Amino acid sequence: MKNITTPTTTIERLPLYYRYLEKVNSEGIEVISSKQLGDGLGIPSTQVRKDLSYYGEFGRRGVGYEVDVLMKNLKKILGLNNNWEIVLVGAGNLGQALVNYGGFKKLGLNINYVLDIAPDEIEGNLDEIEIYPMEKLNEVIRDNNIKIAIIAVPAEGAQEVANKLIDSGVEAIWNFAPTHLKLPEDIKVRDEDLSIGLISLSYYLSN
Ligand SMILES: NC(=O)c1ccc[n+]([C@@H]2O[C@H](COP(=O)([O-])OP(=O)(O)OC[C@H]3O[C@@H](n4cnc5c(N)ncnc54)[C@H](O)[C@@H]3O)[C@@H](O)[C@H]2O)c1
Repeated sequence: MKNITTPTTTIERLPLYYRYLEKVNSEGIEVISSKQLGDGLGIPSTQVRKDLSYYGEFGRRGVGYEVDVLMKNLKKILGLNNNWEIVLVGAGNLGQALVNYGGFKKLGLNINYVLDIAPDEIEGNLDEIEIYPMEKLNEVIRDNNIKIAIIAVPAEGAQEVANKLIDSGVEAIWNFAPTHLKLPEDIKVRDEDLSIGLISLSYYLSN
């Protein structure tokens, strides 16, 4: 697999390809061309071919890609075969929404462990999942060999939470707190800010 120099933009399109293939697969489509795949996602077919070529020769000229074969390969490339156990810190409004979203589990991304600074005060609909106090963080992460964590706590507490996660063995963080985390270089961090999308729409309507 020659993904060492794969551009980030390509890596970020892979989940889109995977999701679209899942959709066409469920519709019984067995073969798809790069044009059909690109058209479905608003991506030029040349880009689709280039993106996939970083990982091997999956298609046949003039025929296209076998949907199940490409899906299987992308699943492996994306690491979704790992069936990740994921920890979430901060069981408030956002945390609960993430835990309750069924789409992650279907992808093998299991948010099965939730921690909060005040587990007894949590109101909402996380009835079927235990909320651990922060004192259990190290134990939960080590016992379950957890490598991926989600931070959904207020910005003030996020850095400290991140430090504890890393000290316990976490290697990748999906951070929803609106703050820049200072972390070792080998830790993968993905900052998420939904407001950017909405603000950009406001910008376009205002200019
Ligand atoms: N990125 C986005 O698009 C987006 C969208 C919504 C919210 N947010 C951010 O996500 C975070 C959570 O938002 P919310 O609306 O769910 O807040 P919330 O107040 O409903 O929930 C926060 C939860 O974190 C817990 N908590 C606080 N400090 C903690 C700590 N140090 N350790 C462990 N748990 C702690 C609280 O007990 C609470 O249960 C905030 O930082 C918010 O700004 C981001």
